Amino acid sequence: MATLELYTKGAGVWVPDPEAVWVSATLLRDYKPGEEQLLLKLQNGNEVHYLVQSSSDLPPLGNPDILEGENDLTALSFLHEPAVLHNLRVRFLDYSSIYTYCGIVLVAINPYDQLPIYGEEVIDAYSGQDMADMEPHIFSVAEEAYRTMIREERNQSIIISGESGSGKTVSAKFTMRYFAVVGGAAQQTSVEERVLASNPIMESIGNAKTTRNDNSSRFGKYIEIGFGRKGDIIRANMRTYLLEKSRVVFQVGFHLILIHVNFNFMFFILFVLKMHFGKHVFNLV
Ligand SMILES: Nc1ncnc2c1ncn2[C@@H]1O[C@H](COP(=O)(O)OP(=O)(O)OP(=O)(O)O)[C@@H](O)[C@H]1O
Repeated sequence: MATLELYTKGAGVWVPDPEAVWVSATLLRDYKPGEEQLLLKLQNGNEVHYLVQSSSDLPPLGNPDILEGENDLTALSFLHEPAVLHNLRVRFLDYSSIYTYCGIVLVAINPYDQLPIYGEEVIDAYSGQDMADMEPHIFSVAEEAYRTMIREERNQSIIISGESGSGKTVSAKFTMRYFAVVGGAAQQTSVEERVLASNPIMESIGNAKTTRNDNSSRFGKYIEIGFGRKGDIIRANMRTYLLEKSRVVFQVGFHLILIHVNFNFMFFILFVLKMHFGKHVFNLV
């Protein structure tokens, strides 16, 4: 929580805006405890009086310019909703970066565009590197999990969550691809290829078009990937759960028939990739 002494002339703050959600503003004079308004200059040049009935009404403080576009949200001096949204926006628009760390969590923005950041040369660049030394990327999370599994001989799990259409399925596919490339495949047809090849079948049964995603998974997936002692992929197993049964219209034997309709339904889907190493069972979160 920011202290009152920081609300001095020239300090940056964020004020709620009905259209832009938050807009930045600058204090035109010092705030003294007990005062009932702040004099602000908005980014469009307008001067406004901002009502402050108590110190809890003070607007969130802006971060120093030097922290603009930080690749780890935990490095920000002030961490609140406008600071997070602004930083993600700056990284997306000015740095063309869809990924940002928040400690060990990776925040991803769906670019809805094919970006040239998933090639084998990028996988090679992330392979063997420390997460902290590399720009945020889904590959840095995969690498961290993979190395920790090898080093500590413990299962690792990666949890991918987000709202419908945010890119969870795509992220899970890139993660599996990373493991396949850095670990190598034990058989001629890689396990990754076979897991990915099973997707159209799973999706034909469990996916539907919604207002948020043309190909929305209406079920969760739990994918286990087994690794050999050399770190190569030797097996994979996929379990499904939380199928959206409201779409089932009738049942024939063991086949569930689903209707594919436009349906605006918020559904939280969780993908868990679990990695097994040798005989041991490991969890990668
Ligand atoms: N990293 C990415 N790069 C390019 N396009 C992406 C990326 N992530 C997602 N997309 C696009 O967004 C669409 C929706 O992504 P995806 O199906 O992974 O969402 P989801 O979170 O799994 O959604 P749901 O929960 O509805 O199944 C994809 O079909 C793809 O077009």
